[in-house]
Amino acid sequence: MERHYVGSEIGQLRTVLLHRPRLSLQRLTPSNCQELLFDDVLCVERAVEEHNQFAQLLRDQNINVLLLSELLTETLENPHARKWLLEAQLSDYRLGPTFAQPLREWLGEMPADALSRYLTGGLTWQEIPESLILQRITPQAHSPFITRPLPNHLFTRDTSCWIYQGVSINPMAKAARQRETDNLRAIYRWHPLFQGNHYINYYGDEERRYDHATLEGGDVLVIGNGAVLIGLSERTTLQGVEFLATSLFQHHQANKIILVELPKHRSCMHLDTVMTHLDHDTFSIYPEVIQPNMPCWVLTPDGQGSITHQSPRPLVKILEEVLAVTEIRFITTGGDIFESEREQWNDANNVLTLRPGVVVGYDRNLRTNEKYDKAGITVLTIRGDELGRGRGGARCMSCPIERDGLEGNR
Ligand SMILES: NC(=[NH2+])NCCC[C@H](N)C(=O)O
Repeated sequence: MERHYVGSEIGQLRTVLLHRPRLSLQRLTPSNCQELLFDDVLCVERAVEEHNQFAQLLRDQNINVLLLSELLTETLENPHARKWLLEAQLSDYRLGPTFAQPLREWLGEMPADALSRYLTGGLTWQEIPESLILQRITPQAHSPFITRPLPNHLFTRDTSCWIYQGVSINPMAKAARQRETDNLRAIYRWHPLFQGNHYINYYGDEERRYDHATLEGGDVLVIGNGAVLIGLSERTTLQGVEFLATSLFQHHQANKIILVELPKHRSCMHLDTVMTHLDHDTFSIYPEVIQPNMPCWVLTPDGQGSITHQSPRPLVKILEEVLAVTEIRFITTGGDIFESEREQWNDANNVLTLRPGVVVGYDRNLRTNEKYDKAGITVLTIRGDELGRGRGGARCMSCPIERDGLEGNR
């Protein structure tokens, strides 16, 4: 049976979920990219090449790489999954019953790989038969899309995140990303890889409106030793964290949630854009946003199935305690104030740790990579000139599903 467990941020990475987008990126244009949370349009061929290079680097390090489109295609072979997902993504409420029903029937007949492509890449009016268009009561379409593309599936870190022995399937904050969660729910509910009771579903897999209780994996750092560091960001709210924390405590998977308050800005939309864990005692931080002494709240179990909190203490003290190290090293973004702002924007701090002291990052972040190198951290570089336009680096483009704990235990 598969072992799904993420014991830390830095232990040996064993299995990771990536998404190599194509159709969704082909559909990004100057007029829709901002709304779809990209800062520019991309050269798609090069983006795909960069992504292949990233996946290959991980495979060369003996890491098992799963691809979201493949899992989704396999999931859609199951008729229950197919029916559920079509209803979730193309509901009567979204499209109106007179059009939605025949559209779902038409899509329902499609081979799984073609359907998977539309469910991630979006569906346009031009792609459906004329006879279906005629079934619409109002024929005037204001957008080329029936369903918009989901280019941010690229950032698999955010939509679901594994914490110790379970997963949170996250209610996303931005409308442009909310349908990603449906695809992930279908995968976790029906794909053979995730069948059985070997992991916990902490949060986010219910048929409800999560309203303000949103949470995204880029804000969640699995520190190890029962601690989780969570950013209260533009995307992750205290409401969302309360639910996740309660579930983690009730399942005895964590005993400390450390909260880092972040400015609500796009440049630091998630905690992992300004802080990542590189080695047992080493973190990368963007000092404009993260200071070692910033006061942080800690949530703990109250002993009766709920949560309580301790008064704020300096981040560095809490980390030293939970990691049981005498001194934490913080490596700040490299260069002068201009260079470091530019490198942070290009995800210099958003590296993916493969094992203690070995990380993957974009080659363009020269100053920061130099500092990592001097500090004894090995940076395996990838090109990200195109991928980076989506505002995410190696950490956000990966969702670890199997990773050792701090002691190397699995
Ligand atoms: N974990 C992360 N830092 N993810 C980056 C996500 C970027 C994506 N374009 C968004 O705005 O949602």
